[in-house]
Amino acid sequence: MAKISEIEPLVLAHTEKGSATWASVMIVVKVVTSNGMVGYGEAVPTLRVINVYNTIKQVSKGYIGKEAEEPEENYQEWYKQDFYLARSFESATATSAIDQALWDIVGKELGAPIYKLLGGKVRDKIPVYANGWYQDAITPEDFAEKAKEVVKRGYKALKFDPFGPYYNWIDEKGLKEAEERVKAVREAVGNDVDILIEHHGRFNADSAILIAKRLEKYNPMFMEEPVHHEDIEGLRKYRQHTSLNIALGERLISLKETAVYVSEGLVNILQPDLCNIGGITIGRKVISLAEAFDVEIAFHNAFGSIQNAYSLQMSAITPNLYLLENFYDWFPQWKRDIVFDETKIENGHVKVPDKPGIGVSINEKLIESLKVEPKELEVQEEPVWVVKGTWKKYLT
Ligand SMILES: O=C(O)[C@H](O)[C@@H](O)[C@H](O)[C@H](O)CO
Ligand SMILES: [Mg+2]
Repeated sequence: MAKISEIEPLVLAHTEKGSATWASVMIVVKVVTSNGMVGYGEAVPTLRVINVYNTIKQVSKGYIGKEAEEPEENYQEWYKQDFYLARSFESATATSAIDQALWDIVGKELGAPIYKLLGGKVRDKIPVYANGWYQDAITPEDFAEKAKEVVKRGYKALKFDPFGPYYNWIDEKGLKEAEERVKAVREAVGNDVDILIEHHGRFNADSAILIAKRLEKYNPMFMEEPVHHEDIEGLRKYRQHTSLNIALGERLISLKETAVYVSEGLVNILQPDLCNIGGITIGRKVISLAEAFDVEIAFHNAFGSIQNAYSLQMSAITPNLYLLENFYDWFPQWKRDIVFDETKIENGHVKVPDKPGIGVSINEKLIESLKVEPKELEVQEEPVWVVKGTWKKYLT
């Protein structure tokens, strides 16, 4: 048995940015045990870099001195202590990152990748879909041209947000612009590629329903976060008036919260994020919850290469996997180098990495060299979650 002796939050940044503001930094958690084992996890930055950094320090107080090989017991104990864990994004992501690092340590101790600890893989290669590919795309032609490149690389599915600056309400002009972009992509990729429509949880139900009716002829595989995250009534209304698949889950931070959407039939493709949902400990339960209700899984995987490595481990054990989200081909190089570029995408798939624990080796030297003091991210008119440049036209 090894005790958790140290937990260090690390904020990493580089001049080469990601495709969205909030993906321009990575928050990594390093856990060290009394017998010198080291594990890594990743937390979600968004606009809360300082808060998350500080919360990791607070949550650490509940983990230091505990057995590293008991992530389940530690999670349960921390859940009790934190009191607001299921209400605090910061706590949820801090706890998730620490939990991941513990599973990494257990795997390293036993000499097995996480997928082996959880019953073994059900596939050797993880099919992925592309996101982040449409930087600076504004016109339908821009989208079509970039979509063709994605398909050429071997992807069988791609996701994008065609709604520009529209927020809450969408008018005829907005519907027309979105339709033209989606039509252009459908024509560019043909009928054998899945088109996934991202709404970024920003419409009221009536507008989202109008969008669904307008876009359904292009046969999108799913409509992601069509209404605001907390608008469950709106989602019910959307469900009643549309017949397209709903994808959501990136902002869910507990098992029981997830159960509400799954058991009510409000989601077809569940997108848990292993960096907020409660790490591997809760992630594995969410997979089973979804499986019981015939809901597919497509882990949300929009931040860094450590998140990506855990998402690959968990996708390997998920019988009900649709596809794993992937930004890897559009990552800045430094993010790829953190895992020695070991999770390359070939023909729309990633081979399941099988080193002990997280599955990949971590470039500790690079992590040290990218370390910065946590600081606030600038708030700009272009929302923090967009793929950069897609709002340009509307800003000038
Ligand atoms: O599903 C997703 O991946 C998320 O909604 C976001 O993380 C954004 O798409 C991303 O930030 C854009 O760059
Ligand atoms: Mg999303």
